[in-house]
Amino acid sequence: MQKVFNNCYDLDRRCYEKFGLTEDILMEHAAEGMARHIRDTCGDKEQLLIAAGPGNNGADGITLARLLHGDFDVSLYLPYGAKSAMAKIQLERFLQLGAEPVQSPPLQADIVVDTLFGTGFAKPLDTKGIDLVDSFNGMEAYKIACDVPTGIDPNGNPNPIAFHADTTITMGALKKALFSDHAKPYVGRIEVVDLGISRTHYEHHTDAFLLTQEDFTPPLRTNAASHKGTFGHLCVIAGKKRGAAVLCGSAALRFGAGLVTLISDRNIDNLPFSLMQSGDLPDTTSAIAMGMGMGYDYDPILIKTSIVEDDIPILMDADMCYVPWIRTLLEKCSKTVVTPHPKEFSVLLKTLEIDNVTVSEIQRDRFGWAKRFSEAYPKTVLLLKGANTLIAHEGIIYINPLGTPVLSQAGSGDILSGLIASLMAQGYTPLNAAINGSLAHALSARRYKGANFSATAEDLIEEIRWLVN
Ligand SMILES: NC(=O)C1=CN([C@@H]2O[C@H](COP(=O)(O)OP(=O)(O)OC[C@H]3O[C@@H](n4cnc5c(N)ncnc54)[C@H](OP(=O)(O)O)[C@@H]3O)[C@@H](O)[C@H]2O)[C@@H](O)CC1
Ligand SMILES: [K+]
Repeated sequence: MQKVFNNCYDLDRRCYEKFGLTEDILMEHAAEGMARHIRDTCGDKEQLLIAAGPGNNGADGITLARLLHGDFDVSLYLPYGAKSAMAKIQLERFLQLGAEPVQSPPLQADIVVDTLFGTGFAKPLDTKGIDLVDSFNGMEAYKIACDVPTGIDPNGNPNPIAFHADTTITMGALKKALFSDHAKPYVGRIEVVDLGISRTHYEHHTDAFLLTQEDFTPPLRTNAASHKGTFGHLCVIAGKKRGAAVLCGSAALRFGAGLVTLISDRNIDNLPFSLMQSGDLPDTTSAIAMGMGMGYDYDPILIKTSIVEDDIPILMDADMCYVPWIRTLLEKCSKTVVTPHPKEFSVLLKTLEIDNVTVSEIQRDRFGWAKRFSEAYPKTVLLLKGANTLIAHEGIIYINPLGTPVLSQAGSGDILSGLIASLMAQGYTPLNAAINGSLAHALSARRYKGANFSATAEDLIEEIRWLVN
């Protein structure tokens, strides 16, 4: 897990005060990090265009121009001049080389480094900025963004357009803006550069963490004296669209639940032999999944009562966001996970009378809305689906950036529910179940070898088999 911050201003200040480092030292390391990346990735003498803005993001770029001048064919372009104190100092140092900034950017370059605006990007790009970013995006070059791609605002939204980076080299620590759904197509690969001290010392308290593959803890079976009851009994409520419950149950079984029963008041035909069915909740139930294909008018009164009385761990997806009695379950049960996509989340916020917001308002501030929900329902784990899935619990947000377009597929959400509920049935805490289910989902998609448009829900369930190989 890596820490993620709103921005690094407080961390930079702490560096000056606690470690006696100066802005100049930090900036030299920031630029040296970019120079190292360029020397390691690109050949000598290549044409390098550095577009530098008026503030300290631009100052990083001017510093980079000094570091690489002589080894690369450097064009430093300053469309807004150099305004911050550090930008002026760095420009003075650059001029001491006998070099000059160019008056207009070259039409082509091998490498384009965007150091126009970083964390101080505070208003929409003007026409000059839009045209510039647009022309860089159209160039066939290796594109590097310094700290944050220009145009990405502090909430991670392109305003109104943004630099399309192959690599973002971000300074000191990861920033939330890089992990919004809207920023995902712009940031490319993300690298963090240390600023004169290691991240361990640089980073401080935060409320957000980035999940990595190393965080995945699958339900490996280590007890040789086990039986099927050792690994829990998941019950999936099968409502109107039974296929959704079947996919959920099949994924749960594949991910290690010892027993999976579909609960229905009618017989379900053609059920896979490994899934059981029942009209009532068995006594051995160790977790419940409900909402997938359930319908909005389904009201399993007896099941609701048992869930609350026995405090059974429960995962709620899809249609559960529409039913007012979700509130009772969220308030009375201690182990709950909800897994809405943005539209369902908008409905859920309304159902719970938290707020009335549109899907696009949610997408423009996913971190903010996830945190608001989590503070209103601290016992519940929220998993907000998206290009970068957010998992929120007690005001802390965990980001899963590993999802791919392979997952944009019918049935994918039912599988995710099955993976999480499977782990809940096996005794994982709701938070660990959400984290590991979400990682398993993304890692299965990454394992899939077919064309990225071709995976079916069954293909994804198949990939779960190989997750630890
Ligand atoms: N502090 C440190 O120790 C370290 C800092 N580091 C680096 O500093 C960066 C942050 O620097 P920063 O705070 O100067 O902000 P930055 O992104 O350069 O923008 C501010 C300037 O842009 C202007 N401006 C803003 N939006 C605009 C727009 N739409 N259109 C036009 N103008 C616009 C704004 O003008 P103003 O709004 O003030 O009129 C101001 O002049 C950070 O991302 C990292 O790269 C690293 O080197 C590590 C050490
Ligand atoms: K930038």
